[in-house]
Amino acid sequence: MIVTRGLTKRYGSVLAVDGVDLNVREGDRYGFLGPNGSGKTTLVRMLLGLVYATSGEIEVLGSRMPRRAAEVLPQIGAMVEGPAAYPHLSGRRNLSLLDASGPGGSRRTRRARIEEALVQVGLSGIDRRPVKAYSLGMRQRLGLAAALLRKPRLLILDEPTNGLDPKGIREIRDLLIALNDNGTTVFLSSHLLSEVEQLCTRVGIVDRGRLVLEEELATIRGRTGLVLVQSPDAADVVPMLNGQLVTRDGENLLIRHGDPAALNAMLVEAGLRVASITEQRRTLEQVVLKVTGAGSDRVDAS
Ligand SMILES: Nc1ncnc2c1ncn2[C@@H]1O[C@H](COP(=O)(O)OP(=O)(O)OP(=O)(O)O)[C@@H](O)[C@H]1O
Repeated sequence: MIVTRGLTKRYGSVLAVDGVDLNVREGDRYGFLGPNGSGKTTLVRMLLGLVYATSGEIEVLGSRMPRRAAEVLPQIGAMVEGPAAYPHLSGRRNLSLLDASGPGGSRRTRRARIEEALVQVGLSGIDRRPVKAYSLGMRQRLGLAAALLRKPRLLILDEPTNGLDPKGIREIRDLLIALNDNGTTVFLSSHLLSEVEQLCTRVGIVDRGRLVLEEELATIRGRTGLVLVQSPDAADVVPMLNGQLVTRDGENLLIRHGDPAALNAMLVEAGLRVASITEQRRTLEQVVLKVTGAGSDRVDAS
């Protein structure tokens, strides 16, 4: 759906995007994750033909960008940082103008499509107030509605939950999952680990312009080989562990073991009570911290 090869963008001496090979597949919910200033917005803008690459290639929906922008852009829905709207016009009027300005949106179905998009993003009740009176979260929802107007095959969203409260973030996440279930590929950039971890199926991690990891989330969150057991009989459990105990904190035992079910069966068979048993998986945070350096917005004394 999105393929880049050696994609590079230089602003003077700043290498904003550095030789990125991205591969977003059909059906992915792809999280493009990186600290502030790591080049996410620049890359998203290049995908959409809003910024020209210094070098490298981009294919979106199988066509070269920006050369085939006229053919590609009507098939995708996009929202880049700070969605633009005419501030003195209402949300509906903005969507109507936007719809009228692009190809492919029939005038006959315009009103119905606008209403559907507004319902999807939770703005169906908006009145005639101008967009300048909207909260940041409402603007963000309006931007998303604009991206959804043409029922796109691919959604490209730059920090889509910026300015939303936790409930709003949850609503947008549920919406993106529902759209994806119906066949829309979702690519979003974010600096929020939790957002990506809860929404995405695949993750690309960018650090100082370079793609340092691209992987299925399920693989990233792989097993650690550790099992956390909580047992009121912890003292009696310890001698049974053949040195596999890593740490003990009261009733909580961290045990090196590859098979939690077998461990559980062994303890229960020995008459020891197991209050809970959990296989430890790597968190996305652990992986990100391992593959990225200090954020570029850090300013340390040298
Ligand atoms: N138009 C520009 N002119 C010069 N430098 C730029 C320009 N746009 C971005 N940069 C620089 O390129 C680097 C990457 O910026 P970019 O906005 O793409 O990062 P980002 O990951 O989207 O960050 P954020 O999450 O803060 O938006 C930064 O060092 C930034 O200062």
